[in-house]
Amino acid sequence: MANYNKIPQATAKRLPLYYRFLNNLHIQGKDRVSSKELSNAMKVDSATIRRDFSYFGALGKKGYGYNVDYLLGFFRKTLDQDENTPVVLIGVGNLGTAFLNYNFTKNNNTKIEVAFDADPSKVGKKIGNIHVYHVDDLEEHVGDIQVAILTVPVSEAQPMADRLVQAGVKGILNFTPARITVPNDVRVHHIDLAVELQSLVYFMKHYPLEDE
Ligand SMILES: NC(=O)c1ccc[n+]([C@@H]2O[C@H](COP(=O)([O-])OP(=O)(O)OC[C@H]3O[C@@H](n4cnc5c(N)ncnc54)[C@H](O)[C@@H]3O)[C@@H](O)[C@H]2O)c1
Repeated sequence: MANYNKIPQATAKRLPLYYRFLNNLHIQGKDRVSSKELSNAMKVDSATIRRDFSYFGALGKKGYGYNVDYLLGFFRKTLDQDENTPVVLIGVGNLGTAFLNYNFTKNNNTKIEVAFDADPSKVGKKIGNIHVYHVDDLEEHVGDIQVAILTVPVSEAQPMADRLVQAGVKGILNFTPARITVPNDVRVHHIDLAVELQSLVYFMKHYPLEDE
């Protein structure tokens, strides 16, 4: 099996996407897939897919394609799909409530285990079966959870990030527009929906896709 440490970051970033797509193929009962099919479905060019898959130790055969079960086994191991990763959510407003109801259970094992809000009218409630605690009690309930989703107002992003880091969190998925500062050993991924939308519109305008 390929050595995970050697996989370039750009390839590693596509792993969850590959995993989700191949899992769907598996559910449909497909046991093989070509790089062309993958490329069309995932909008990643087939040369990139072939190079990525060679890092995974998967060599496609001409006229056969890739073995779906082999790839799924590899992705499960590297993405720790066999292990549960508990997640904490801070800010049970519009966005946070939607995430609690969705809760990422469809294809993988990351799950929000506990949520916090500052609004007393939300505290004590269960949303999507997840208990909402007061943020004042964060340290008491966060336990050894290392991953956090931040869906608080922008002004609260940095103070909350500081507290999460203090409580032992090592990864933050930040949905607020704030650029938060954290120590070097903490990873932050920003998801800015406005930027994503602008970028989509820009690409539609300047790089129009053609029907094959
Ligand atoms: N709603 C969207 O579509 C959307 C899209 C992209 C980004 N965002 C960003 O995500 C964040 C949340 O957006 P929203 O629409 O859900 O806002 P919201 O106002 O509906 O929810 C924010 C929640 O955070 C709680 N809160 C405030 N201070 C807190 C604290 N210190 N600790 C814990 N909870 C606290 C509030 O009580 C509220 O329930 C914002 O920063 C927003 O800019 C929202």
